[in-house]
Amino acid sequence: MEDISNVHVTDYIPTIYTTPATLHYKQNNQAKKANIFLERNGVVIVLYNKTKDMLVLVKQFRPSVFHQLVPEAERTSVDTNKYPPKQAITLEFCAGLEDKDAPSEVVAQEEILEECGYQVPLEDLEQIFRFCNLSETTGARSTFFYCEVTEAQRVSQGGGSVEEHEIVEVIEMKVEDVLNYSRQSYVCSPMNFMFLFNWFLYHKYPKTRQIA
Ligand SMILES: Nc1ncnc2c1ncn2[C@@H]1O[C@H](COP(=O)(O)OP(=O)(O)O[C@H]2O[C@H](CO)[C@@H](O)[C@H](O)[C@H]2O)[C@@H](O)[C@H]1O
Repeated sequence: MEDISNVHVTDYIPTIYTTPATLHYKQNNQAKKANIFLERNGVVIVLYNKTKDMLVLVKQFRPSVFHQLVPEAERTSVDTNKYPPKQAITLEFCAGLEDKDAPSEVVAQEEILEECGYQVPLEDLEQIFRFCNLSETTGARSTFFYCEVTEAQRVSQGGGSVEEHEIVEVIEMKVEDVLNYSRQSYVCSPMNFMFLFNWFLYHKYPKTRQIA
């Protein structure tokens, strides 16, 4: 996963994932415009292995995090000795984009299988909230689920979609270890990681009081 080379930044090349646009509007009769990114909605799943009493998380290299580490003047050709790519490997809950015309539950079910290797029935997915990601540039929506699994539901190693050449490492962590991880001065995880972990501690984890 850390074998990243030939890193350089170019102008934007359109793909199916994001579309930059300028949105024009009038507010109180004043013409305004905003630069936005049209992005797909997504799902994120807090996955808890009851058999092992562990949270199932994923690690992956995130190009956007890496990009942020490198000063603008050095992005034409990035020195990966100076800026080690492993610094951009994030720890996240299982997640994915809603890239097909299917309910969020179905997308979540597929991501759990693809990334983490567990086959779960749809009725085991508990929708916990749905949020607007909301920054000035995106208003895409995330739907969050909670799902408990057992070892018997593990049908593969996970690791991500082969067709998409996805490279995902499945990491199972004791809740205490996630708590220690989340107390570092810099947490290399998306912001939703913290609120989902806290939600889990508060609402689901039976031993919350013992580890607080
Ligand atoms: N911008 C992009 N440019 C090029 N290729 C891309 C891309 N976005 C996705 N891909 C490709 O699509 C593959 C599959 O993506 P997934 O649907 O599994 O979402 P991911 O886990 O990246 O999280 C995604 O969905 C979750 C839930 O919304 C978000 O939190 C997270 O930021 C988001 O990447 C990736 O491995 C990559 O190859």
